[in-house]
Amino acid sequence: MEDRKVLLSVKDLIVKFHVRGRVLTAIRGVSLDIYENESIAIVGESGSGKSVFTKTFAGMLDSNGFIDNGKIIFSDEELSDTVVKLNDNAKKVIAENKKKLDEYSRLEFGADTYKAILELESEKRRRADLSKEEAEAYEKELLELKHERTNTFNLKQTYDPSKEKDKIKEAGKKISELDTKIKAFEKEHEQKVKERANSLAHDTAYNQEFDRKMAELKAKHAKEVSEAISAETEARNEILAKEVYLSVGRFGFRKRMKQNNALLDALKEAMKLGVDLSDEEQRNAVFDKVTFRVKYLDENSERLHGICILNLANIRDGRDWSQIRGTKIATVFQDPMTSLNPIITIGKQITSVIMKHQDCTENEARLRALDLMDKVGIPNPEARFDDYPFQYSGGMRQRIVIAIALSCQPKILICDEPTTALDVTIQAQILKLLKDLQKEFNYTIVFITHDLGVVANIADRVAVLYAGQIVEVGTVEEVFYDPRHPYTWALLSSLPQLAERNTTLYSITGTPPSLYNSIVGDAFAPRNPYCMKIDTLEEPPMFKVTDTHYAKTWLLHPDAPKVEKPEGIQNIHEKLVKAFNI
Ligand SMILES: Nc1ncnc2c1ncn2[C@@H]1O[C@H](COP(=O)(O)OP(=O)(O)OP(=O)(O)O)[C@@H](O)[C@H]1O
Repeated sequence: MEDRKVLLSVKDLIVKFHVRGRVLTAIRGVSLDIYENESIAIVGESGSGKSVFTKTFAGMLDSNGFIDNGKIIFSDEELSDTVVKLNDNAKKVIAENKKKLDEYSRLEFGADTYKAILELESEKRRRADLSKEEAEAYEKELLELKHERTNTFNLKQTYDPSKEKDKIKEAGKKISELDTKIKAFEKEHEQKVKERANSLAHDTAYNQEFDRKMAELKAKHAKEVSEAISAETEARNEILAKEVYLSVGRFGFRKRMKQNNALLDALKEAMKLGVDLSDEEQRNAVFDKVTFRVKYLDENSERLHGICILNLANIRDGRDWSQIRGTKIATVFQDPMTSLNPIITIGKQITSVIMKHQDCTENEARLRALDLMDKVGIPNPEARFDDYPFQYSGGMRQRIVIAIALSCQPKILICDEPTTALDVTIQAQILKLLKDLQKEFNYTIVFITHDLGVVANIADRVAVLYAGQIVEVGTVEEVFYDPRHPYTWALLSSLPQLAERNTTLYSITGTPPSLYNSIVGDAFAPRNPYCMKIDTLEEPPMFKVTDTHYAKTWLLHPDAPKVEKPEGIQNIHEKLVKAFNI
């Protein structure tokens, strides 16, 4: 597995949603490498974040969702290979970029002093203002009050005016009390802020000392940044200037120049702060603030050539998504009717997707569509081409959705519970189809399911998600035969296929934590029969079991007591072979 190419690398991903004035954290620091041509299953209970995780890299995050942190690097050669023409205008812009970068580079000599100036200023601001804790406590309490008001108001709307007058009156009274409380609370806060600022303005001794220190630092900085830069820095800037131009090359003239200047500003800021621009990671991060970095590779007299570091977490231009969503990363959802238009014929729906993304005539698209229909197992495609979705069975409709998803030859096919709505026999056929077509189309399957039974049939690897975090990841054999996380134990124990006859089926007690609050310790602790004190205090790291197997549980700490897995999943090898043939 390790020598396979990483196609998608997710690092420290945090995804949040705005929900009626509150923030829900659905993905909490997920890192995962997905390899070319593999089949990986993401499993977990409802609400664990399976769909949000995949939607984030498929460019389908709901509009109230946002990426709060993290990187999603997509290594697709076709998209990444970048060439821009080296005409007179390009040469002129690059030369100007280089000149500016050389000028900014002198700021690197004064970085430490500049940071000291910033620190001095922020210390003064801190004195004049409330502390971070005070400000956070205020925001939190205000939000709680506002939330209580909204809830009371919503509740009031549900009462029947003809029968529940008293309740309406009582709710109305509570709302006006809350309004008064909110106003008073805001006023008190305003007053406190004013007083803090006032007292600093009158602190003469402090202000004199501040001015003295600031003048000293500024003089030192001015001296430092007047030095001449080295030949090495000039050479680095030469490449940087070209990378800036390469990185903005895909935009039209106006946007290109705007982004070119924005990148120069970002680099200037980075130099001021002493960011090490020779370090690849740090250089990527600076470019990421504006646009994808295109790393310089080589050039000839006519063109510059580079490779784009595609960070999907950083897509700001909707047009960039259109080159990826549905084309490079396609999704098959649970209910085929949500993906198909009921009033357009099947043939038209496939050909329109082909024509949208590929340069071909209607006739060519028809031939390709028929071929795809044949490949996904539609008998007699010619005869079914002009049928409407309702004339197809559920399984056949899902085959059509797969055909549409494959029409652009995606690199990644996300299958979001694609067989849950189908009966068991059809389910097995669709899984087999997805596996068989993978050999021909060479895509990577990311399979979302809450059913570990399905995983055994489709995946090479499994990632177990719990409350927005990956708690265990490994090959199917590792996770099934040698599971290490108590949550995986619970999932396996509740598999009906492994249950002994005449025994009650195990079910996980309790519910996952609320994703609105921050979670202290191990998120699974309250439901974990093996919970230790440390689980309630500190979040466990990912412990390595083998090169391919990791689990996020304190039970893997060398000092942890040895515990026995639940009885039902001890020696499950034989049961698994019997149930799933793995
Ligand atoms: N648009 C949204 N706004 C607010 N919260 C959302 C939104 N989309 C998802 N969530 C929340 O994010 C969390 C993860 O949801 P997600 O759909 O990824 O779960 P899942 O593991 O796929 O579960 P299921 O199998 O039920 O779909 C849930 O708490 C869900 O309520």
